[in-house]
Amino acid sequence: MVTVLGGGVSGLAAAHYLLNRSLLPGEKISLIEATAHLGGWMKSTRRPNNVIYEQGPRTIRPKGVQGANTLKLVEELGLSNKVKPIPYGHPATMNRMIYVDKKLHKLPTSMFSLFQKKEPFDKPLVFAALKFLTSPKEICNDDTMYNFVARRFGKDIAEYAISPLICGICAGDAKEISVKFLMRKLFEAEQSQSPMLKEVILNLFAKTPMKDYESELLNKAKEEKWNVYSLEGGLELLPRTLEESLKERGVSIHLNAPCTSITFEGNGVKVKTGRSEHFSDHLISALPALKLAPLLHPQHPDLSEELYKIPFVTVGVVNLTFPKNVLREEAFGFLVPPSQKVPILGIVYDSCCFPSDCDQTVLTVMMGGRFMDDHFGGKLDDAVALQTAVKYSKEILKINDDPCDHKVSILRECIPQYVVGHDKRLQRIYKYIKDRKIPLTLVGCSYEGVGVNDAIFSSKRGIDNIKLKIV
Ligand SMILES: Cc1cc2nc3c(=O)[nH]c(=O)nc-3n(C[C@H](O)[C@H](O)[C@H](O)COP(=O)(O)OP(=O)(O)OC[C@H]3O[C@@H](n4cnc5c(N)ncnc54)[C@H](O)[C@@H]3O)c2cc1C
Ligand SMILES: C=Cc1c2[nH]c(c1C)Cc1[nH]c(c(CCC(=O)O)c1C)Cc1[nH]c(c(C)c1CCC(=O)O)Cc1[nH]c(c(C)c1C=C)C2
Repeated sequence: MVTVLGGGVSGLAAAHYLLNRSLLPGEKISLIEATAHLGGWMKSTRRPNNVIYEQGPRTIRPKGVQGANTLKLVEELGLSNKVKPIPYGHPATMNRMIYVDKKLHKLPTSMFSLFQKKEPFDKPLVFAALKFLTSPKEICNDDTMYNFVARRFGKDIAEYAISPLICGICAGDAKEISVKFLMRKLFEAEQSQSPMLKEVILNLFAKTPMKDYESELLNKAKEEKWNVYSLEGGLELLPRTLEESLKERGVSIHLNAPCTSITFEGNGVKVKTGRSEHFSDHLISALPALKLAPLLHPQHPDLSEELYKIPFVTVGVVNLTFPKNVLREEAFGFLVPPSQKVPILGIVYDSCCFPSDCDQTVLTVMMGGRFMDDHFGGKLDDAVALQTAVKYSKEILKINDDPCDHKVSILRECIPQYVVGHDKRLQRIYKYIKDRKIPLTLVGCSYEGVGVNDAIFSSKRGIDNIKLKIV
């Protein structure tokens, strides 16, 4: 028997991979979810006029092993014809902007633009590349994204490119997030003894073997040069289809069943919810680290402490519809560097990414994250979020109309922050579990990547590494 804790996309994917490896028949897998809804943060709502609001993730990248793995899952679930790709060259892939000094600026997307001086940067960006290759190294175990980039590329790149990028991926502060979150290879090249240039070139051309992750859909994505994609009706179709498939294959799914205790006993594990008890040989936790921590505390306080130290932030998400086309420029959206002291993190132009039949403008405004206290004193409620979203979208995008529809979601503690020291913490966590032979596998977005691809890939790897004696 195996128990999977958490019915977000990583828990659902873990159960799918367990079945695929034929380790167990469906009847021997229990999936336990606290809420009435599977999919975790993946939530898509259809509004009047067929507008789709994404409350959580909206696009997935097909790139890399993780991207290929998700495409393979999408194909296995029979969803290939539901994919809505955005190819390279589409305005939503070319135009990513930042809001600085009360103006929107396009981030460079072509080689040519690297040689031009563009506001708000004080030199053409090619100078940053030269600085990168010639700056002296600083030996350390880890560093913040901001320090590393300021040191090797220049302060304005750290301020206007990296700080907003970190907001646009984890709603975090580049002055706290580990350089290994996005630039592990560059950082390791800096720290190694060999000359920087050689290391960088070797790293750029190093390819991860893709043999196990090939699919027709991956070939199509390559041929058609997809940059990102969604699914018809929104990304929630992925967890919905996983749910149906798992039910068909016999997995017992327990909804409204928050896990209240975990006890490892003998060679197995006992999981209690308010209503039931589940005994199994192995436990897969697809819970956010902060939710798993208290459950492990009674038996494993040190492990629990390490898990608690992975911080999470809350994000306010406001979906807005304006009755006509009110955008002056097509783009993916824009991000706001924290230095601008504007109380939003950024706005996604959903109706540019995925146009609908009617001439409406759909936007998603995000706010809070690591900067929640600075702007909202920790008191962001629906009314404040809506008011902030309407005020700043109208002001920045120079919109005169009022929105004709909206939805507000305050996503409490939704994104983990991989702060300096995160990778050492992970090593200690994995070692603790391995040394004590605890029948526990950790999957989900708390550990080795915060995106949908990473969450699903963590489940694939976690299940590949389980050695179950029982069938
Ligand atoms: C605003 C926002 C925008 C995002 N945008 C993107 C994007 O564009 N692209 C992208 O790739 N990624 C994006 N992400 C990240 C993506 O949403 C996550 O990577 C992914 O949803 C994580 O899934 P998960 O299963 O690991 O965790 P979760 O979705 O957090 O699932 C965990 C599950 O565990 C359940 N649970 C909690 N406690 C218990 C308990 N005690 N007992 C039982 N069950 C419990 C929860 O109810 C939940 O269903 C975004 C995230 C947010 C918040
Ligand atoms: C402003 C807040 C946020 C926006 N999106 C997210 C937050 C917190 C969350 C998020 N966005 C992406 C990922 C996945 C990363 C991955 O590993 O694939 C997550 C967790 C995708 C993404 N969105 C933007 C970028 C640059 C990326 C990275 C990958 C890619 O190139 O697609 C840009 C962006 N995000 C937001 C806005 C307003 C924005 C604007 C340009 C919202």
